[in-house]
Amino acid sequence: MSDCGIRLEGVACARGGRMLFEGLDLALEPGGGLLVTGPNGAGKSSLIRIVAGLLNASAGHVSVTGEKALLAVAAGLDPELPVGEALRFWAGLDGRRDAVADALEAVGLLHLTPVPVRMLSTGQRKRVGIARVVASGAPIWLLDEPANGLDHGAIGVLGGLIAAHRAAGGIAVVATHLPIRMQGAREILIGGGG
Ligand SMILES: Nc1ncnc2c1ncn2[C@@H]1O[C@H](COP(=O)(O)OP(=O)(O)OP(=O)(O)O)[C@@H](O)[C@H]1O
Repeated sequence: MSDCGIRLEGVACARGGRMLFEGLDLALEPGGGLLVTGPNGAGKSSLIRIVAGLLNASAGHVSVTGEKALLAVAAGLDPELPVGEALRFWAGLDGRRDAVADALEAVGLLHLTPVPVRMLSTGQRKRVGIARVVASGAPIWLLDEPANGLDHGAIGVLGGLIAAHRAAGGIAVVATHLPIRMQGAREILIGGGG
C-alpha cells in the first residue's frame, strides 16, 4: 500500500459559534488507527470531515498524505442502480472496477450484486457503503459511524476488514458511538467532559 500519513497539530473546530474541540494533536502512520468517540453533536463527524478536507479547521495545521476513502452517513449510492453498477461507478473513478466483486464478497453481499440499491435494508446499505471503501484501494479510510445499522456479525466483519486494512499498511479513522474493536488504535473522546 502506498505511503500514507495523517498529522494534526493544535487543531480546533468551531461550528455555529460553539467550540467543539481544540488543541488536537495527532500523528498516524501506515498501520495506524484512530477511534473517535463522544456524544451526539460532540464533533466526531466534523473531525472526520476536517481530515477528509471537506471542512476547514478553525485553528491548527492538518496534513494528510495518501488517497482517502470516506464513508459518510449518506452512502452516496444511486438508488436506482443495481448494487454492482453503483459500486462500479465509484470504483471506476479510481480505475478499480475489477475490485468490486471481491469487495462485495468481503462484506458478504455478493449475492445482492443485481439488486437495486433502493431495495436494500439499512444494514445492507451500510455494508455496501463499506464495500465502496474496500473497493477504492485508498490507503486512508475515514469511516463515520460505520457500525450504524449493522448486526452483531456484520460489526465483527467490519472490525476484521479494518484490521486487515491496517495490517496491509493502511490507516483507519473511525468515528463511532458503537463499540468497534480496533487493536492498538489511539482513542479520543470528544466532548462529554473528556
Ligand atoms: N453546517 C453546520 N453549521 C453549523 N453547525 C453545524 C453544521 N454542521 C454541524 N453543525 C453542528 O456542529 C456540531 C457537531 O456536529 P457533528 O456532526 O460533528 O457531531 P457528531 O459528534 O458527529 O454527532 P452525532 O453523534 O450526532 O453524529 C453539532 O452541534 C452540529 O449541530
